[in-house]
Amino acid sequence: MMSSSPAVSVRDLRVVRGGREVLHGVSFDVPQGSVLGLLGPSGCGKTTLMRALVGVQIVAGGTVTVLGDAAGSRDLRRRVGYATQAPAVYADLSVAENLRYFAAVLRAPRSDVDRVIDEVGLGKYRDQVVSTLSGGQLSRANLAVALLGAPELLVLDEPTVGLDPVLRQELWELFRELADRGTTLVVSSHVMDEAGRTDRLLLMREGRILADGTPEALRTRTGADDLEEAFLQLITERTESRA
Ligand SMILES: Nc1ncnc2c1ncn2[C@@H]1O[C@H](COP(=O)(O)OP(=O)(O)OP(=O)(O)O)[C@@H](O)[C@H]1O
Repeated sequence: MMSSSPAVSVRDLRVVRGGREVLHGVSFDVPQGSVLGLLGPSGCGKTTLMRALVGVQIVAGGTVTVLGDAAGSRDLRRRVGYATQAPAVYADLSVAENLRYFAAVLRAPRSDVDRVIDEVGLGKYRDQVVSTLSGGQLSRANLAVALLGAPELLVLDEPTVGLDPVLRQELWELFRELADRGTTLVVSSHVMDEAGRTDRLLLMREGRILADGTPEALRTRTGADDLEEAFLQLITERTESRA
């Protein structure tokens, strides 16, 4: 469901990491109940931007407003779910034990444990110890933690890495269902075919937004058939305009 005030509003965000500016004045909005895809080459600043959205990144300038509050505000803790690329689950606990533990920490209802296990398709593995899961199962267990408490904003850093095409499709269907129920999602990916499943795309390069629009608008703007080609074309345009 779309609403007039955006779930996320970022203005002129600048971030310095390791003494170097890695985000150079980024601005964008994410409407409520939509899926924003964050795409761009390795090192372009996707993770840094996501860290700023969840309020764990020191920022050098600009504003990040999430669900009406400054990113990182105490009140946002249970309203925002974040899945990092590095799994945050405990290796020596089972999937269900991990989720019961995190549900208690987040004060999410106990019934959420079964719901999120089901949503990420880990029913068969619920009692398996995390250290024995496959890479794809592990990343789904990590994603399940972010779904606990049904947060209004989900920030997911490359949630489909290491998953086969069928599982990737299932997860994107889940993201769509969540958005249809009003959840806002910010999802990063390296995979261009996933970009077509988003409502809006931010194409990033070297700490800047190269393009911000619907997948369709990006294809039209560049005249490219697929998004990979559109992205390459935008990079060429930008490089030529700087030359
Ligand atoms: N802890 C850090 N200290 C110094 N520089 C960092 C740190 N973390 C990231 N950077 C730098 O910040 C820039 C953006 O990194 P970031 O992790 O946000 O990129 P990314 O787009 O998420 O990359 P990937 O797709 O590979 O995960 C990179 O140049 C990276 O080298």
